[in-house]
Amino acid sequence: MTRPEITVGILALQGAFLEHKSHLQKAIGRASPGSSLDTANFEIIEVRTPEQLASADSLVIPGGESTAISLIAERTGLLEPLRQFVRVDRKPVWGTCAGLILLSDEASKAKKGGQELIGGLHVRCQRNHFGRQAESFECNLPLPFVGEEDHPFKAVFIRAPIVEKILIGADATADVTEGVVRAPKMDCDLFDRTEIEVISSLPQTQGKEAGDIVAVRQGNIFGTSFHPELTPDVRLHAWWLQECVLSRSKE
Ligand SMILES: NC(=O)CC[C@H](N)C(=O)O
Repeated sequence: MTRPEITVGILALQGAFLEHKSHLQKAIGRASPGSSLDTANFEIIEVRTPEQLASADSLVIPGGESTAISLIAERTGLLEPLRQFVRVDRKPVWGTCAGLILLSDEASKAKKGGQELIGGLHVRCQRNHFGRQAESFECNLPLPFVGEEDHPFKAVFIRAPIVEKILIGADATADVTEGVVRAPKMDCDLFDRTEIEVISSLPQTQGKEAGDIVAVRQGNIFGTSFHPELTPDVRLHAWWLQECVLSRSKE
């Protein structure tokens, strides 16, 4: 019996898409024999066209430069299909760093006129929260759900955003703030009251204020401020495939 294939796409317009591809392949290759990750039949593809996106069951949007990714997506006719994929079809999506910015309904410190958002995550993220490239840092992030609690997850933050506001609630649209770019509203949003889970906040580290939200999940949309594909650790990729891609594809 051939197992059904699950196609995992990686948006490959700009940024760290090759690193995500290799992490997903390693996470699958290292799955314990007989586990659902091991026995599933995955295909990992790079996505550059609407046709490739249509063949994907789930998608990773990598870190890089969100303005560049959104510009290329617009020019290649991918922006609207991406909005459809995430917000209407609600297929599992994971955005890291620039990917998190693109998936947010609102972004502050964003380039007005130079930045289109895909939207879907009812949050406002703040771009470049920690400052410039030189202010990049690494820290041990508590992510107990990836297993091995005594083996902390090293998170790499490069000109990273944070989630500065959760937008579900009474004041979601009341607050019109300068310097904020918004994803266009879609009819499907009216019915969406899926809770946002805060998955991880920054611990006290290197003089940074503790508590900044750096990982969130809202239904099928998962977003992280950091770059899990830039360390050798593949646990978060394995978790995403297991919890967000495989469990959803069974529904
Ligand atoms: N490492 C990253 O993805 C950086 C994101 C970048 N600051 C942006 O706004 O797109």
